[in-house]
Amino acid sequence: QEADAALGQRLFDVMARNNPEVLPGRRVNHAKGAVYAGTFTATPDAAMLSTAPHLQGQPVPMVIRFSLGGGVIAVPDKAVPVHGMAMSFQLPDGRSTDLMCINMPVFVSPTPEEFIAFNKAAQASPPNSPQPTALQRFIGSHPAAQRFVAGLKPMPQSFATDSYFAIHAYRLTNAAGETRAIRWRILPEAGYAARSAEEAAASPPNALFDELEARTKAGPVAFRLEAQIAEPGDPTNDPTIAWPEERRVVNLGRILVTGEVPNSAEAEKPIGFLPGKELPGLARGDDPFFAARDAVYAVAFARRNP
Ligand code: HEM
Repeated sequence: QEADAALGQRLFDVMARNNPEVLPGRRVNHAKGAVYAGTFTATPDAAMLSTAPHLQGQPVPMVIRFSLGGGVIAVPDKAVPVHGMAMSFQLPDGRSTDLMCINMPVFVSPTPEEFIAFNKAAQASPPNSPQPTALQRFIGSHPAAQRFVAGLKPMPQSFATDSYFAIHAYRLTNAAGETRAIRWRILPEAGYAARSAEEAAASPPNALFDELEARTKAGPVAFRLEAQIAEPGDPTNDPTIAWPEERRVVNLGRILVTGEVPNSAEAEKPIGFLPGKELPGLARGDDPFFAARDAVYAVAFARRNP
C-alpha cells in the first residue's frame, strides 16, 4: 500500500540520519553482525500449538545473525546495549519464516510514528548538548521510552548467555483450529550471565563476536525457543507493554547455533530478514509495526543490494 511504502521510506530516512555514513552494501541499522548456521528441533508441545512445518518435530536448518544495534560497523561491542538475534527457519520446500529478536522484551515506542519522533529527539541531542537535551525531554514525557531505557541490560558474558525477544504478538493455530496470541522468547541454555561494569569497560572491541566464534568452535550453543501465551485482554497491538510474567510459557524447542558461516561479511549481504513471514498455523498479529517494518526492511534491503 501507498501509505505503508511512504512510512517505510520515512523510517529508513530517519534511521539513515542516525549514522555519519552508511557503508555501501552494509545495513543502516544492526550494521555490525556475524552470520551463523544452526538447527531447530521442535518439542512435541509445539505441534499442540501450531501446524507450522518447523514446529512439527523434524529438525530444520537455520541461518542466524547476531548483531549490535546502530549503523556503525566499527563500534566496540561494549558501547551498544541493544543486541539483535535474527533468524530464519528454512523449510524443506524452500519456504522460510523469520524471527527478528532483540535482547529486550519490549520496544521503545508504541507506534512507528513515535519511533520516528524518538530518533529525531536523539539526533537533536549530540554529545555535550545543553541539558535537558531533546532526548532527555522526550524520555521524560514518554513512559514507554523511559521503561525501555531503564531496562537496558549490562553487557552479557556472551551472546550465548542472553535472552532475546521478537516483541510483537503473533498468532499460532493448531490442527484443531484453535488460535492463540503468543510472544516468542529465546532463552540461553547456558543461563543468563552479565559482565561487571569493570569487565565490560576492559573488554576488547570485538569481545562478544570473538567470544561467540571461540565458543561455537568448542561445541554448539543452545537456546530454548518459547511461546508466552496471551490471556484475554493482554494487548497484542502495543509492543511497549509486557504481558504478566505468570502467563503460561510453552517450550517449543531447541535452537543449536553450530558455527559461523565462511566469510560472514559477504554472506550477510544477500540476507534480508522479515518479521512478518507467515506459514500455515503461524500468522502475524494486529501490531501496526508489522506493516511498517515490512516496508522499512524492503527499502533498507533494496538500498544495500542495488
Ligand atoms: C519501526 C521500528 C523499526 C525500524 C524502523 C527498524 C529498522 C531497521 C533497519 C532499517 C534494519 C536494517 C535492515 C536491513 O538492512 O536488512 C533493522 C535491522 C534489524 N532490526 Fe529493526 N527496526 C524496527 C524495529 C525493530 C524491532 C521491534 C525489532 C525486534 C523485535 C528489530 C530487530 C532488528 C534486528 C534483529 C535487525 C538485524 C537484522 C539482521 O541481522 O539482518 N527491529 N531494523
